[in-house]
Amino acid sequence: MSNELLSPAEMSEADRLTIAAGPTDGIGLMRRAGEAVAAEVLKRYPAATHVHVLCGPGNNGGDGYVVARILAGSGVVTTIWASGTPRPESDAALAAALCPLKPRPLSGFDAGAGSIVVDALYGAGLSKPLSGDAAKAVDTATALHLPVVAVDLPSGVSGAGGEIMGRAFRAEVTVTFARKKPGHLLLPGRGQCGEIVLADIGIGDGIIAQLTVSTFENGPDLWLQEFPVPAVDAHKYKRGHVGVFSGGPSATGAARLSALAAARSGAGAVTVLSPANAMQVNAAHLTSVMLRKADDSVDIDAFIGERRPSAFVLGPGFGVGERTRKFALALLTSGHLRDTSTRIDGLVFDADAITSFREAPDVMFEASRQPNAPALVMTPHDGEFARLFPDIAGDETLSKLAKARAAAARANAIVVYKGADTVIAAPNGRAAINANGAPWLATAGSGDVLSGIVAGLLAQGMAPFHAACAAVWIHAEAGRRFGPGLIAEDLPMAMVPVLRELVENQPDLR
Ligand SMILES: NC(=O)C1=CN([C@@H]2O[C@H](COP(=O)(O)OP(=O)(O)OC[C@H]3O[C@@H](n4cnc5c(N)ncnc54)[C@H](OP(=O)(O)O)[C@@H]3O)[C@@H](O)[C@H]2O)[C@@H](O)CC1
Ligand SMILES: [K+]
Repeated sequence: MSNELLSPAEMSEADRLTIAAGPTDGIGLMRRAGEAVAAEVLKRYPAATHVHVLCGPGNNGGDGYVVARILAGSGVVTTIWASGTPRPESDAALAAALCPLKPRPLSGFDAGAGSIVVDALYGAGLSKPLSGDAAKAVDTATALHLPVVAVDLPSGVSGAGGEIMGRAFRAEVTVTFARKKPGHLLLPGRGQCGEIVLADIGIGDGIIAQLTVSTFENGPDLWLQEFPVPAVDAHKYKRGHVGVFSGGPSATGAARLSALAAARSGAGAVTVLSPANAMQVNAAHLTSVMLRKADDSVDIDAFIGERRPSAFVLGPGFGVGERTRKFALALLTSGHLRDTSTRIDGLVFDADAITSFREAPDVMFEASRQPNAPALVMTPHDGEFARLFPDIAGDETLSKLAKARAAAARANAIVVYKGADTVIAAPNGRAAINANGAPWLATAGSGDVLSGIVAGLLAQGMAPFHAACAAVWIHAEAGRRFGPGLIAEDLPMAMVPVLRELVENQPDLR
């Protein structure tokens, strides 16, 4: 698997383990890193008149000295602008000593038209906001519209969380090593990286396997093995049954979008659970999706007992308030009433089901912590996240990744923290960052569809973390491929070619 995302600490551990295992040493890794960057510069900018390599005092700068040596040796006009000097006897000092070019101080950095910048100021070791000469260099490169090739990360972008510290370069290409880092995928960092090139510098898969990595780039590699494909003798109820709660007569559309998405994602049966006064409106719009009255917890219990649903969606269009809390708690506590044959595999709480607990989130968290509670997946956007986890949301020291993890642990739920850089986190600390989205997905009802896909996959027996990851990826992929003009109604149909490819690529079916 190469979808692991390494924190700066994990990357430095990978570095250490590789050197300890031999035969590659520190300068060997640095040489390969510099060679990979120089190769990208030569390949992408063959007409560059002048390459300016900005070198910091650490190993990121060390990579820069290697790049400068190779470019100069290839006949490219190259200037090094250095900030500080490498620590004596460090790998960076050795790389600087092997480079025949005399560095100029970064304070004087200037460049003419047609120049390229290689940003090797700070990478994994960024420890404070960019200021002084480094900040001025960012401004100069930006003002002159110079193409920037970043080494490992654009300087100023945190590798751990994607935050911009003070200022950051906006690169056309970022060459990183061994594995991507969370900061390459989380916003705003992702927007500063340009195209990301992953270079092999000799840190083997075996080394990565020795780390206990818990952060991944979301994609089929993470969950395809588990993706549900109906057996030859599939019966509709063996493919799972999803219940979706509808709002009142003037708020039924969200539930139907969710229901349709659950059906398209492969659930064998889907029922919209409607208040009595909205039955007619729902009936007028449903065909293959079933309809049943659910006005209170007695109705819910009867439905569970008779129809054995395996997953529910609560929230889209449902309304905020006491009734929503009651329904949510009835679902969360339904487990102890039943034997295992009628156990619910999972619940998806979205929108109003989240907001309804803003005054007393602990009531929900407590219920989801009970031993018989069904697995819970929550899908908050920024506003909903802040309602349920105000202290976590307001903690400026935490990245989106850290916030999602903290929320998942507190709520004992899979938290799908939505946005252009959706993070999916599990209570055990596993997390995935999604990067295949597109702005077309920011449209009314899009989240209702996502909830339905999660429930559809849960109902088919997919483990909750993987169900949530797969749903986010499929939803994003469908939206990205559809492109301009997308509305939420299009998404269930737009999923079909994506699902087809997943099924055709399923390892067991090949
Ligand atoms: N690990 C690996 O496998 C491999 C890693 N490799 C490369 O090493 C890079 C990591 O190197 P690194 O750890 O030396 O950190 P790096 O980014 O050079 O910065 C540290 C220096 O900068 C300083 N400093 C930081 N922020 C600052 C600021 N805002 N303003 C001013 N100063 C600031 C900081 O100062 P301090 O925090 O100590 O005060 C320290 O002196 C990695 O990104 C990759 O390119 C490759 O060679 C191949 C193998
Ligand atoms: K850099």
